[in-house]
Amino acid sequence: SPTARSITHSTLVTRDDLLPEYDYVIVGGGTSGLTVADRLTESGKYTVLVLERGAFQNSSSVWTVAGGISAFLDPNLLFTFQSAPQEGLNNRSITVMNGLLLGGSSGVNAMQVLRGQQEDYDRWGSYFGKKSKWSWDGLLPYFRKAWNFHPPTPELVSQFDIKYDSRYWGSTSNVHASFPTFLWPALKMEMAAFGDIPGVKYPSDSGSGDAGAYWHPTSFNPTTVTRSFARPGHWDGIAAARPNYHTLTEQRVLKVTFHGKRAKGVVFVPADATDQSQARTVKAKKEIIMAAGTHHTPQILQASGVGPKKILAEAGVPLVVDLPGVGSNFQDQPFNIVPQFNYTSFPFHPDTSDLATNQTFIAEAAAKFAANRTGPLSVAAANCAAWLPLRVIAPQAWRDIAARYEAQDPAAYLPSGTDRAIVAGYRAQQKALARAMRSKGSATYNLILGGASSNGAAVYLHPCSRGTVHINRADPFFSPPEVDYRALSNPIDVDVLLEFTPFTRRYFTETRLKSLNPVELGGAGANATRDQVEAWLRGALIPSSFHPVGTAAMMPRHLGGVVDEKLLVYGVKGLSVVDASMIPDLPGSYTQQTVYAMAEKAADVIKVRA
Ligand SMILES: Cc1cc2nc3c(=O)[nH]c(=O)nc-3n(C[C@H](O)[C@H](O)[C@H](O)COP(=O)(O)OP(=O)(O)OC[C@H]3O[C@@H](n4cnc5c(N)ncnc54)[C@H](O)[C@@H]3O)c2cc1C
Repeated sequence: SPTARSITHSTLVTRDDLLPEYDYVIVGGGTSGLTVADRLTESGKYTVLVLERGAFQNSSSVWTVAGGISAFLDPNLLFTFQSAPQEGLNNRSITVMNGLLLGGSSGVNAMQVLRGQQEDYDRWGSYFGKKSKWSWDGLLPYFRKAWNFHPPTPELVSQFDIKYDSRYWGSTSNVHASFPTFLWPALKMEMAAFGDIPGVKYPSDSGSGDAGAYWHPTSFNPTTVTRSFARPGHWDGIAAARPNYHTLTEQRVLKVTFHGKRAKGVVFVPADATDQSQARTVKAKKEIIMAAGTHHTPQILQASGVGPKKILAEAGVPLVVDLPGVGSNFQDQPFNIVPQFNYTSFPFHPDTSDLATNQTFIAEAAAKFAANRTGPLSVAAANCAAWLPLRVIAPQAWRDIAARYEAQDPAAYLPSGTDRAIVAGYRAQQKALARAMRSKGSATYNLILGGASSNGAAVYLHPCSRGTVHINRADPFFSPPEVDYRALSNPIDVDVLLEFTPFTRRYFTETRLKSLNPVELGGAGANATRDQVEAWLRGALIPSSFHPVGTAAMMPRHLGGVVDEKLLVYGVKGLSVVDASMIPDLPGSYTQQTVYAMAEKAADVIKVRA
């Protein structure tokens, strides 16, 4: 069984085994942290310590592929806390969540492997100018390095008209992107129905960097059909074979220490500590690498004196460098934003409901999986979806929305008193994102297809609102960070989202899907006014689909950035960021594939200056 894999715990050091100093100390053993640690230790030239707050976890909920959410349902694997009340959402608070285990969020995510559009990656580089290597061309080799692609079976390819092109993928990584051996029959028609809508394209591969409707792999190992994540991909067996690689789990990093402006070490306590009595320091000769994720990297930086002067003063944290961008520019992708559509004539069998209630089907699926790890239990959350440009989903409104967004005063909807550099950075994003709104190559609307008789899960890919993540000023070290999505604070988000409902209705009721007699449920109702839809959105929208980015953005310092193109934190020496917090604005996709690729590139960038 996958849970009985022989994994040696000897690679986990104890507090007593620690060296006083390593070349690199990596804060956070998650998706990016373990990727970078693997690459930095492979030559044997450098010593590396990974400090991870979560534990080494090996329960079946980590490994299970079927359904895609068994890890997400296991509270032992998650760190959760409440966001600030959201003014734009009737003052609701939202549960903030990320992976808390060796392997980080890659160990709990829904395993959907998706790449953004070429324009996303080019946009990030554009903040530095035309020559930046943070671009689609600059990242494509790292997408290949990061992922080992296993194509769908020829049977599924012909049965479902799946398009794929292995040239966008690699074959060497221990992180796997695989297709299940079974797909729900209704998906074929649902995919084809997008062809009934003018402007929707079918790209040659999910990794081609185009907008459109496509099939995509999921992150599991095709041999064992168990979750593939950063720990089996970049740690199991690897750390054991490298004496220069130490990993210490269940330790919480509180802060980075400095000699002058040079980052020298990190202070950490056991994960369950509630005060600093057991605090220890470990030093880094070359660099401290932040990989604690979008919510915690800014918390640790601010608690270390790297952040907005005013907040640090209020928290009583001595200032090392005034860097207003730390914790600003926070973004995530909202969901629960369209009504549901239930088909009342549904000729497809089996469908997902069989896996929930049909005991014969459940027993057959279990037997098939036990026999050769095939069948419905090799399906994670989803394997096809549409990623559509604003101009496709809102053919009447997109020009006007983009023009109004571009004309906005950039400071108007940021928190009052926002630093000028951050306003300037938002202005740069606003121009670039207005271009994306007009582009055929940039997706803003995502509809996930389930192959079930009930459908309607959409994600808003490029919200215009910007939130914040700050230390708790009364308790910077031990309280969770204060996460404020500021959802719907920019009214353009409401304008865009108001287009999502009619488009979703159009997809279900005006394409070939009409023959399935879909009935609209939830939402504000089929005859609702725009005001009623907006009121429904404010009551229903969840501002996170677990794709947080942006709180230590890779942007020029005069644009509110926190790290430069070499991922070094401005104003100090020996401190870098490699996790999703460095992504300047959201890609038109979910984030794990991009995080792995950026971490691969980050490792090369760090090695160059070693
Ligand atoms: C529930 C869920 C579902 C998702 N589904 C998908 C999906 O289907 N497809 C997709 O593309 N993306 C998905 N994502 C997003 C994707 O997994 C993340 O973008 C990515 O894993 C982030 O990687 P990271 O390295 O930035 O952070 P993480 O992988 O979260 O790593 C951060 C690590 O730092 C540790 N840490 C935090 N604070 C401290 C501290 N003080 N001291 C020491 N260690 C610390 C954490 O425990 C964690 O292990 C999902 C995420 C979640 C949470």
